Amino acid sequence: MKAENSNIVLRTEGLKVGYRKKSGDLILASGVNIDIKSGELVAVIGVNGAGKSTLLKTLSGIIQSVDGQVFISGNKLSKTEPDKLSKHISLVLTEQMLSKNLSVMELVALGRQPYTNWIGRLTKKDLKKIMHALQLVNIEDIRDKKCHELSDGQFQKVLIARALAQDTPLIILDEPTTHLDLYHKAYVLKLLQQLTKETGKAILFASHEINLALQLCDKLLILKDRKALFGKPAELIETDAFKDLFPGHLIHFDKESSSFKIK
Ligand SMILES: Nc1ncnc2c1ncn2[C@@H]1O[C@H](COP(=O)(O)OP(=O)(O)OP(=O)(O)O)[C@@H](O)[C@H]1O
Repeated sequence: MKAENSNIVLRTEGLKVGYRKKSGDLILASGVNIDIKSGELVAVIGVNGAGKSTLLKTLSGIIQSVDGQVFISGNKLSKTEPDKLSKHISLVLTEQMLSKNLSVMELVALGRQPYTNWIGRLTKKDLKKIMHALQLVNIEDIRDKKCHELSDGQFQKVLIARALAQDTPLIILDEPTTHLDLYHKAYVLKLLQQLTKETGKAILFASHEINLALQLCDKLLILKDRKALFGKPAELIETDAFKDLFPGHLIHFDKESSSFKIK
């Protein structure tokens, strides 16, 4: 790999995302060509059903692409063993079945699974990583609480801490701000932005918070009309990428304020 590309943690080439079906393939996005570097915060946006979750699952190897390639830190995703992959990508999915009976500390410790031995014994290094993750998201004070005692906002921070404890170059989150109020939506996305800059990790997340993403992200991936538009917020605004994202009779994109407005 060329030296100038050595900090690319995720790259796709002609990726086609969707579901193969006997009755005919469902193609959600074609020609997805993206590259995400260390320290970048990137949001995937698009209307309900555009394929955001499907894309994230494809990028993390949960489902197969219909066509094209995904490269994780320069290695083909299709050729990467699951145990190696878990040292490159941490995933925070909305439908994850996690026991809320665990304490905060126990749940964050699950992030160390790719590194622990078969009985899951934590070493000093694991404990250090766990404590550091708790510190980074500022939840040391609730470390002994049970997860079912937490608010949605606190629980989201715990999931982010678990991903940080996994200590991978790339973190992928599906809708990390669902169920949060406006303050906590902004808080969590700002936290993700800070984490990319402090830790050098790349963070990719799907979100409906387009106005916030426009202010906080280094790059955006817009899924629209089965195509993928990728670039810096200013570039995408300049090329009118947001123009027809929603039916125009109700919402329009105001270029001057770089935000969506209700008509
Ligand atoms: N396992 C599956 N098999 C076939 N089709 C699926 C499957 N999962 C999702 N779909 C379809 O793929 C399309 C995109 O779904 P997806 O969940 O990726 O969209 P999304 O952009 O994340 O939506 P939302 O914003 O509502 O969460 C939808 O039409 C959905 O019905």
